[in-house]
Amino acid sequence: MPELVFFSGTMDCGKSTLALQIEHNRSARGLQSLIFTRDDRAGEGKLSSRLGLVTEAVEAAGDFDFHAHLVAHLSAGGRADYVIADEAQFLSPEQIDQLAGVVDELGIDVFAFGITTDFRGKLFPGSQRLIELADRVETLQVEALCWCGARATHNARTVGGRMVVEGAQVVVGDVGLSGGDADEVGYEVLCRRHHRRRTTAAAARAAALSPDVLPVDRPAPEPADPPGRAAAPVVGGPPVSGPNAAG
Ligand SMILES: Nc1ncnc2c1ncn2[C@@H]1O[C@H](COP(=O)(O)OP(=O)(O)O)[C@@H](O)[C@H]1O
Ligand SMILES: Cc1cn([C@H]2C[C@H](O)[C@@H](COP(=O)(O)O)O2)c(=O)[nH]c1=O
Repeated sequence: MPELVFFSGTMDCGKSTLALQIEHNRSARGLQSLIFTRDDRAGEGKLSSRLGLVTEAVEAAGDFDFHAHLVAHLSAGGRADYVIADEAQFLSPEQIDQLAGVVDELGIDVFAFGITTDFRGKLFPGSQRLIELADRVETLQVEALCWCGARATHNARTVGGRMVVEGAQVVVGDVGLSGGDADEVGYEVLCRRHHRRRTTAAAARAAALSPDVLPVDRPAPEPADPPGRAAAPVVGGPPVSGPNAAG
């Protein structure tokens, strides 16, 4: 049975890399794809991975109709064994419905890749529709990590290095920017705790260096603490010792 599959995760967790790997493995066995993307960082009509791989793709703008495109392609004698749609969070709910129609009416597998939530932790409309319609939602196995070592589950936006919670939902950008420029928009993946507290790596570092502020993450003392044993401060800025370190 053909399927609509939504591969989701935070920014920088390997979604585009997986899309390229799926494409590579299937084309090696003679299967033919149609590849779509929208607003990739590498530019129009590109599907790019931070590992350096990039492939040509059809740019699916706001008025693009996936179902009509596939019907026209097949009617003209073209072949499509499966469809890849990257940056699927940017698609409209109507376009996700069209992708479901490609699966159900044309019998073609559709693999969509995207982040679920925006910088405020709110669902993108396209991702919401994918969660509603997909046969399967797959969370990527390579975890992106918060600076504290916990699994990153949220995407933070920074402007001039500071986390913001106001602004347009769509601003194309990347993780790992310096934040030196006051207007520079960047992104950072965080665990929920640090997203809620707006504690980016830079904020944690600044808090750890400042003698004037209390640690923002000091846990409540455990009742079983022996007298005289202070709770360990956990704000030390990145990096920390391991993936299970408390944040
Ligand atoms: N220099 C590197 N060496 C090894 N792996 C890297 C390197 N740079 C990026 N990666 C891997 O690529 C992943 C990002 O892949 P990408 O497909 O661009 O992510 P996404 O599409 O989810 O934003 C990172 O999580 C990391 O695992
Ligand atoms: C959180 C968030 C992200 N974006 C943009 C930033 C990037 O251009 C893409 C995500 O790409 P990736 O391959 O998954 O890294 O989405 C945005 O526009 N708005 C947001 O809130």
